Amino acid sequence: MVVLTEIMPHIRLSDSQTAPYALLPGDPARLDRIASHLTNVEQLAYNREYRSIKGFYHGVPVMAVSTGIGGASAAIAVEELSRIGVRGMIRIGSCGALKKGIRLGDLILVNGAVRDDGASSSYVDSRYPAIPDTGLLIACMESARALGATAHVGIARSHDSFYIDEEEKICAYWSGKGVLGSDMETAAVFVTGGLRGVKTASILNTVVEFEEELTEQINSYTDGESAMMRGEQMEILTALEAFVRMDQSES
Ligand SMILES: O=P(O)(O)O[C@H]1O[C@H](CO)[C@@H](O)[C@H]1O
Ligand SMILES: O=c1cc[nH]c(=O)[nH]1
Repeated sequence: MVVLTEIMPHIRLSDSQTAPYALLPGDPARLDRIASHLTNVEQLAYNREYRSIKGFYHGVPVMAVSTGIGGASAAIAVEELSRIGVRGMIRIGSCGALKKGIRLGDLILVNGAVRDDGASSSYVDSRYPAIPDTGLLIACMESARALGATAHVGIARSHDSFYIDEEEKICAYWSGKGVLGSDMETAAVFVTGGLRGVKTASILNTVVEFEEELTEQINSYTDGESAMMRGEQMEILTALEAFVRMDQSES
């Protein structure tokens, strides 16, 4: 008997292609850098913003699926991946810092997100918290420490646009409340993951510093490009090592 498995409409994957863990970058191009850390890499699908690969990291099967820009497409990815059996998902994204002293390439391990996006609001009342799975966050913290990454643990703000008239004022407001950085997908990933029983975490690589003094900016930008690339490598490795820890703790 031939068993037909359902292909998800956006990610174009079925449960025959799945893995228990998935990295969720926004940018499809980031998959090539992820692939260099995996063995037996298979290209799976590429539909719209959703590009996917599968491979192994220290024997643990892992997928990477890009989610594009914004909470709406990230929520679709979490939904469809959970339907094909993915149990742990870590967003590996880029962010702008909202706190002085967070440098290019520093990581933010997000322990909660301000829900300034539309996607998470369409799911559930805004009093529902956008938080990661505690165990997976701890695994990310332990992995970052073991790798020697510069990592800050704290709150991110997820938004829907860079280009609104009040952008600067809004960033200053949330900076004043102790928020560390801004991205566009973390809140949607946390809320949909929480509602669907998926363990999620989010690791953000700083690509824009916050209101640094000019001399500090000049010093950091001389080495800016390579610092950001190192940050991206570090977030990928931190997430992969966290999945190994999750796999060990569950077996
Ligand atoms: O680098 P990624 O993961 O795409 O993340 C950030 O970059 C994009 C904006 O430039 C948004 O998706 C934002 O969240
Ligand atoms: O400043 C930034 C950089 C990346 N992503 C954001 O959401 N903001």
